[in-house]
Amino acid sequence: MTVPAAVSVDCPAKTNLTLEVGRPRAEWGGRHELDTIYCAISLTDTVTAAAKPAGAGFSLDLAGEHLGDLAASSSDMRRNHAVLALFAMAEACGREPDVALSIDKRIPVGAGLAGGSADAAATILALNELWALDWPIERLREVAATLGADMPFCVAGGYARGTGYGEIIEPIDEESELGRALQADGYAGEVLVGAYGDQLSTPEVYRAFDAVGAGEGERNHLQKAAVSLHPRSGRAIDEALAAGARHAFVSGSGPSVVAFTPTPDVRRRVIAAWERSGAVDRIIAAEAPARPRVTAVGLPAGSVTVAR
Ligand SMILES: C[C@](O)(CO)[C@H](O)COP(=O)(O)OP(=O)(O)OC[C@H]1O[C@@H](n2ccc(N)nc2=O)[C@H](O)[C@@H]1O
Ligand SMILES: Nc1ncnc2c1ncn2[C@@H]1O[C@H](COP(=O)(O)OP(=O)(O)OP(=O)(O)O)[C@@H](O)[C@H]1O
Repeated sequence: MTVPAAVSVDCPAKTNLTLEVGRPRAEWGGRHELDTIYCAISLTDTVTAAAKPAGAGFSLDLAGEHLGDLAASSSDMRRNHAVLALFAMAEACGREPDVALSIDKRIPVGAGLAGGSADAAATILALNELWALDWPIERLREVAATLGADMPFCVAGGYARGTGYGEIIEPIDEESELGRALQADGYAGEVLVGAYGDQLSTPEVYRAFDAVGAGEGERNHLQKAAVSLHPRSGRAIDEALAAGARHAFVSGSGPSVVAFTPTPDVRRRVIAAWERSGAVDRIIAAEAPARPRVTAVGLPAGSVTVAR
């Protein structure tokens, strides 16, 4: 197997079509029991991993117009989720982390879109190729699960059910009965993401959930907590639904809002409503579902493989 000089991975953001939150578990470090349907959307970060000389150590370059708190000079590179994934993979396969990582960031930070988890999953997929490990998805998910609740899902994307604290993943094939039901229920095709300059801290939203509980009839049990901390998200949801969106909800722990728009006319109406009211700071168009895309660089053209 030819070893590529570098590997690039476009990794999708994550949203939750349902998010049932149970009680916190001490044995999980206080994380809550979850039963969720994850859906990856085609808003991606690109992570490129390139080999460095033995003993050179790792490096991280970060590019993007909306880096949130990652842009702060005080942001510790060693705590970046992509670097944590590099260290975890090096540990798991007994190699040194002599790798140059570069991240082209488009997923808003601290948005409820698992941007950090997507970068970690992309790094895991890239190293699987760069180091010619050829480990199966299940093995890659085991490494991801040691890093964060959302990461195992991000390794393969698509639709999946998550249980435990979110790390136990049962993929949902788009052709399966549940996959078809999700698509028939409008959870496929064009989505609009209402993004904000603000971030919400996931632990803070879970703490708020412990205080206020889930909203009546809301499929995302964290939505009421997220809206209590970031009211603009609630207005954006109401406006998207009034404009004809099939579904509109806070994405995960928020603050970003995801709206499924079934027709171009509804899409135009939601954009017009959000632009008129200023309920969101940025609008990003994407499609659902989506999967990571792995490209080995420095190999003959056409070496693209899609993670399954
Ligand atoms: C909100 C979701 O995005 C829904 O998919 C995830 O549950 C959050 O996943 P994540 O950001 O990867 O979460 P982690 O990095 O594992 O945990 C961050 C913090 O979120 C809270 N947390 C996370 C997951 C979970 N099932 N229960 C929790 O209470 C805990 O305070 C935890 O310390
Ligand atoms: N590569 C990364 N991309 C984004 N955030 C990162 C990254 N590495 C570390 N972080 C930190 O993780 C925190 C959460 O970022 P992230 O974008 O993953 O939040 P999120 O989308 O709300 O996550 P989730 O939906 O999983 O709760 C931020 O404060 C950020 O500083």
